[in-house]
Amino acid sequence: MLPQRKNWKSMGKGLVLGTLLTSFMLLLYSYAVPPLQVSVTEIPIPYSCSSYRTRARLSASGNSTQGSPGEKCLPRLNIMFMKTHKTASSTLLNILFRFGEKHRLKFAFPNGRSDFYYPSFFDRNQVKNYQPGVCFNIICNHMRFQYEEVRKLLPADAVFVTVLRDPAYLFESSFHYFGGIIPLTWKVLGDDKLAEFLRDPWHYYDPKGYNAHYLQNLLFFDLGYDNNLDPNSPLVEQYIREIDGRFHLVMLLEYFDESLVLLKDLLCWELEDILYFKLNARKGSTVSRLTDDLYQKATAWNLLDSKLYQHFNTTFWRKVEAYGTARMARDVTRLNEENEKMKSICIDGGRPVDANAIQESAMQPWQPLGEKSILGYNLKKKIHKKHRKLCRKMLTPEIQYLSDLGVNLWITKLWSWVRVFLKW
Ligand SMILES: Nc1ncnc2c1ncn2[C@@H]1O[C@H](COP(=O)(O)OS(=O)(=O)O)[C@@H](OP(=O)(O)O)[C@H]1O
Repeated sequence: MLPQRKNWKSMGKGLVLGTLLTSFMLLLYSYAVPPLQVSVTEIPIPYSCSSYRTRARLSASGNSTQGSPGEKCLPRLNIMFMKTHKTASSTLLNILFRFGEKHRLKFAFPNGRSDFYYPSFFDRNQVKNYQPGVCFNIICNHMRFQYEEVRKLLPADAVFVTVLRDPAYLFESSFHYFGGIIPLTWKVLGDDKLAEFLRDPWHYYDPKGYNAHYLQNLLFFDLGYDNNLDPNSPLVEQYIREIDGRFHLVMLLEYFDESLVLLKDLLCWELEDILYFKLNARKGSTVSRLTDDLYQKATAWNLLDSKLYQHFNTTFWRKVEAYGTARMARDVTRLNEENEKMKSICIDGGRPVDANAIQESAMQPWQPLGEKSILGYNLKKKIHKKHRKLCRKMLTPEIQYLSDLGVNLWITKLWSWVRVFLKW
């Protein structure tokens, strides 16, 4: 090769590497530094920017909104969805995105990435185009909850909802999904890292470790509390009561369909609004089986979350009772039937597939670091015109859907590019 061509080639390589390095440093910087705090004078809670007014009939305890039988209610359009981790929250997000689009609602989105600078606390200045007094209808991206900040962003009649999961299974899911970004787990040895960690968690765990919150009481952490609190502290009960007072509905992954029926009732939605396909599921081979012993250990290790879950399991079934057990069973069956219909209309092969078998990049779900364990879908080749759009939306993963909604995701995209480059 001519020496001049060689020079050009190595200069090119240097340029690419330099750009990569600079971008990577920028990325690290943006993750490390909290966003600029714009000092704003205190503002009143904004008015609703809904296209039409909703009736404020929601009681603080979040009981059914449907009023007396036969009475027609109007859909609630102002919603705070606290997106907890590994709780089927991406499936719920897809439902909210579709509802927001249908009613042309205004989402409070993050800027540059898909979350609100998690694990930092939420601050309303993190919202794209936030100005004091500007109205938003829905906020639903991952955040560490900070009630006062969210409260100042949404109209007074906003409905607050979230979702929980049995903490033992949530821990198993989080341990797998976030393992690559939790250095504390890298030194866990053996074929069954989860079992080894649970054998003696304090041997591996350090509350000050980077991303340690993914390893213990993640729900408590996401909801804005100290996940390392002493489980016997009276504060635990106080915080649980606080959550109960703030959220109108706390859904449970284990009773997902029942949760959606309650959500539909609370928000006065249509059945079509809660249709869904399960998103962000893992392939079976990567799910660690929780024996009775491991289940007990994982529950004890996540005792704050276990107390939280127990409390909201009780309130959940009270809500189901108030809704009517037979009515609930009927509605869940209908929802199942409609979901099955949509499956046969939209999904190629009728089931999720391994990431390698997904044909369209627009359908590729985000994967954990160093793994391709999250399943996705292929759209059917031939879908009737009247279903085509809905099918695509129902199957679109979170990141791509955010892009479709116009969210600027440069940090997320840069990160994904670095991962492709490093084959990570
Ligand atoms: N509809 C429905 N019913 C039951 N379970 C469901 C549903 N949708 C998603 N999932 C399970 O939820 C887990 C993913 O949760 P998230 O979407 O919240 O994850 S993330 O935090 O946004 O990454 C993930 O759990 P694991 O597979 O155990 O990791 C999904 O399988």
